[in-house]
Amino acid sequence: MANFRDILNYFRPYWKLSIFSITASSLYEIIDLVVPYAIGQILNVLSNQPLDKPVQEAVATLANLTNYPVNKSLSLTLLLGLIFFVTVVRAPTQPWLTLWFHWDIALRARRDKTQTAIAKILTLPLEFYDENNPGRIAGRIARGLANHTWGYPEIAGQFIPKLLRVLGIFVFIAFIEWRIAALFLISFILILSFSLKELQRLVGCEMRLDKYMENTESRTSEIVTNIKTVKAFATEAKELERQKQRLRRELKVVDYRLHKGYVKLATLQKTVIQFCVFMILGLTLVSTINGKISLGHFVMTLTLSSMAYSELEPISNLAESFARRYSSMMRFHEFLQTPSGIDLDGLIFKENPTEILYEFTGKIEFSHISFGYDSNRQVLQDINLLIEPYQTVALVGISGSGKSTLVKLLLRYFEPQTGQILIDGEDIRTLDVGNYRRRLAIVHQEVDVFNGTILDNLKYGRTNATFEQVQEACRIAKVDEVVQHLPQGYYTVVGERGVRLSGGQRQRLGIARALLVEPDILIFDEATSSLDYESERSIQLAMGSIQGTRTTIIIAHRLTTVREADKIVVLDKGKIAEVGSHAELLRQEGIYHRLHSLQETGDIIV
Ligand SMILES: Nc1ncnc2c1ncn2[C@@H]1O[C@H](COP(=O)(O)OP(=O)(O)OP(=O)(O)O)[C@@H](O)[C@H]1O
Repeated sequence: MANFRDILNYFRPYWKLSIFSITASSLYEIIDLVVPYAIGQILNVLSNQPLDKPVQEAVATLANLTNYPVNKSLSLTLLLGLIFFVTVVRAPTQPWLTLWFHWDIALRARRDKTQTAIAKILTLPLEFYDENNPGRIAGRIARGLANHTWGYPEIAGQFIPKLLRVLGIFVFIAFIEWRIAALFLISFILILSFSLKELQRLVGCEMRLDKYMENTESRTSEIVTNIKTVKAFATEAKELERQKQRLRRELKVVDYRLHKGYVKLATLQKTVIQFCVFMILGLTLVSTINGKISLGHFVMTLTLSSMAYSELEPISNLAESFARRYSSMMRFHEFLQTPSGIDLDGLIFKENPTEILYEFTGKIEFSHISFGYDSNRQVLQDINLLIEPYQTVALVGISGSGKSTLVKLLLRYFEPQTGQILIDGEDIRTLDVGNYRRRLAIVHQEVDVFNGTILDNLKYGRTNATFEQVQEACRIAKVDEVVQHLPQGYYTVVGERGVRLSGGQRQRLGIARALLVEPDILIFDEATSSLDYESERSIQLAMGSIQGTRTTIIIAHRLTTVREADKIVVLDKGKIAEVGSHAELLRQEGIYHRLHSLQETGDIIV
């Protein structure tokens, strides 16, 4: 669970600079108090009342230094000089010693924490992405970072210095008349403690609002991702209505709970403040009439106390703004604290990330593997399977039988609950996950294409590959046939704004990309969508040329593609039901035979 300390830790790397800039800002705020003090003393000079002792001494010192007699002009010169110094001379230095550093810290922290968030995105386990969609994650990160960035200058540059300024005013007034200072202090503590209590309640509401906003954003992102389905089913009106309901719910929280809460708070603060200002006026007037304080002190006390009370409004506005930001900040830290599982940060902060540590022959042994995504339901049960080096093994079975899950365990996306997977006799859990995964390559059903050229996409896993190596991989995967029809060949831009590739072309690109990294084990998750005959045929040819060059695992949906496999493994309800070659399994007349017959008649795609 994230807490306030996480916000402090966010800015911890800059603590020295932070203390310096907060101190500078506070000093500037306190130095400002010299002005009403000097004006009070000027009033005393003009009305022939005695000056305060320290001012008298300063005037005497100035007279000594300049050989001028102590008189009204000298006193006024000194006091005006003081005002000039704390206003005009101070002005050009203040923004550089305060504003500059506050924003510098906020922006630097933003850069660093954006990096941390990206590193987190890269190292979170896949299951996190099963539960959270891109819109939700992006929204949470963006709002968290923005609120830290905007919140820091408010707190460091305004809230703390203003509080210290109020404290300075209290000290000033206490020197003049302790009764006024006591009233001032009591009213201040009352207002602040009431405001803080109310704000605490409002933070709870803000948290709820933040969750609602995340849900809306998440659905909007889903609509964008699944826009084809939305249009195909003509559910635009339904989606809009659902989002409207969410937005209405958000407004209800914002308007009726939050906004009302803030307005109530402001009303109370204003009333109490005005009452206190009036009380101080009365008390100061009585003290002046009784001769306890001079006319100058009367003006100064009134000016200072109205300065202090006028600071209360910005102080409570800043506290309110922090309360509004707090929940987004917390949700950002909760995201950063999500456990990374085995995909530790070490995976991305390697000194030499392309270094190849392992080379395998490709012998894989699944030994008594059992696994379930949640503890109540086993997806794989006691799997025992030996894959020899350079063998091509096909995993078949009806949808949901556990084929992809077995591969996910091999890739270490998940850990089996029991059993172990050995590669060349070594338990894969003992290997460095990044270096291990680099020796495997997978071609997914839906091949991801990044926005860039075909060449960039091909070299994604091995950026230093030569053009000849790329061409060789493309020849095997039959990508060369695709490329020669593209306007700029390998330099044609694909992805967001470029050429659209068909399902078959993407798969071939995926195979070439995988081959280019020269993996010891190649995994091919065959597309379930029906590819056109030519694409299917060229992928089969590509697979044929790879056979025997490395260990290959095919998650097969079309049984025509697995006839040539050295071994066919039939999974049924998470268990291995049959193992053998195409001919052997047909002879057994079991599940494989049945699936084969159904596919022959075109009734089923597994
Ligand atoms: N991330 C997940 N969280 C929870 N359950 C999951 C997850 N992924 C898969 N499953 C469940 O595990 C079971 C096996 O799924 P798996 O994807 O391994 O089957 P498959 O044989 O590869 O299916 P298909 O041929 O449709 O891809 C299914 O019942 C599925 O609902």
